[in-house]
Amino acid sequence: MVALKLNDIGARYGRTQVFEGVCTDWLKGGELTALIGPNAAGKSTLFKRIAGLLAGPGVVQVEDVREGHRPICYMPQDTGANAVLTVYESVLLAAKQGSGWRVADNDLSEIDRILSALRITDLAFRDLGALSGGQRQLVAIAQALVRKPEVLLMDEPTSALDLFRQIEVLDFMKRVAAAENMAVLIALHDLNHALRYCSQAMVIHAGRLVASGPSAEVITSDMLRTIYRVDARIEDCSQGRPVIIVDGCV
Ligand SMILES: Nc1ncnc2c1ncn2[C@@H]1O[C@H](COP(=O)(O)OP(=O)(O)OP(=O)(O)O)[C@@H](O)[C@H]1O
Repeated sequence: MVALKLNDIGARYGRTQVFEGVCTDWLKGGELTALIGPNAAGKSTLFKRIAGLLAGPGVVQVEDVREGHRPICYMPQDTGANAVLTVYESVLLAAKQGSGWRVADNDLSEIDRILSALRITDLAFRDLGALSGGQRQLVAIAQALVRKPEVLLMDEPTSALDLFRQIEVLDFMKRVAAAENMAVLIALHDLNHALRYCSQAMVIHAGRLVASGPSAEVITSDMLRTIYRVDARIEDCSQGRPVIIVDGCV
């Protein structure tokens, strides 16, 4: 099973240090890990550093990558599309990128399967540029999944989705991670989603990874107060799940 470990990694833009000294234990495939932190904390930058899109100190280790799979795929926050492609062409392009351009039957059936699982088959022959923000976000998820990554970094993948789609996508990603033994890191602002769908959470703040571990141990009223400057209680709902109830700003 794939495993990812961050060893003392850092990143900067020019002279501005975004974070440094980020270390983790082995993050295993099969589960969702939430990457949380306030605006501008460095979540996207950490993803770019892990994906190798930004250079910096430290080492990103990925072990046990299976043949035919990509080690790491980064799904950016901004899914704006300028390309003049249909949805189907864009997903096919993502599937074939870096692996030769011969298209086999199973490439096409895999695309059909993923579009159907995300319930966007009806968009297949629409132009990317003519989609809504939420539709583009669903296509970006399809483009990421068709690449068969072992480690998938999803930057706020549900930010443009309605509530039904948010839940559907996070449920789906949880099942995909378990079925494919994929390690999925998801940057999230909705901390109730992080509590509900992600078994692990990592908090980035003021240039450091300040906490990591089981979500229910990381997302506490203390953390919400000190990092998010919000007064909140975490209580079990009638179904026994922990839920954040916000009382106000600190
Ligand atoms: N290309 C860039 N050049 C210079 N500074 C950048 C660049 N991209 C991001 N930054 C800065 O790096 C810091 C971290 O940004 P980043 O996008 O990683 O934060 P984030 O946690 O993903 O934020 P948000 O929750 O608002 O999306 C911010 O101060 C931001 O202004």
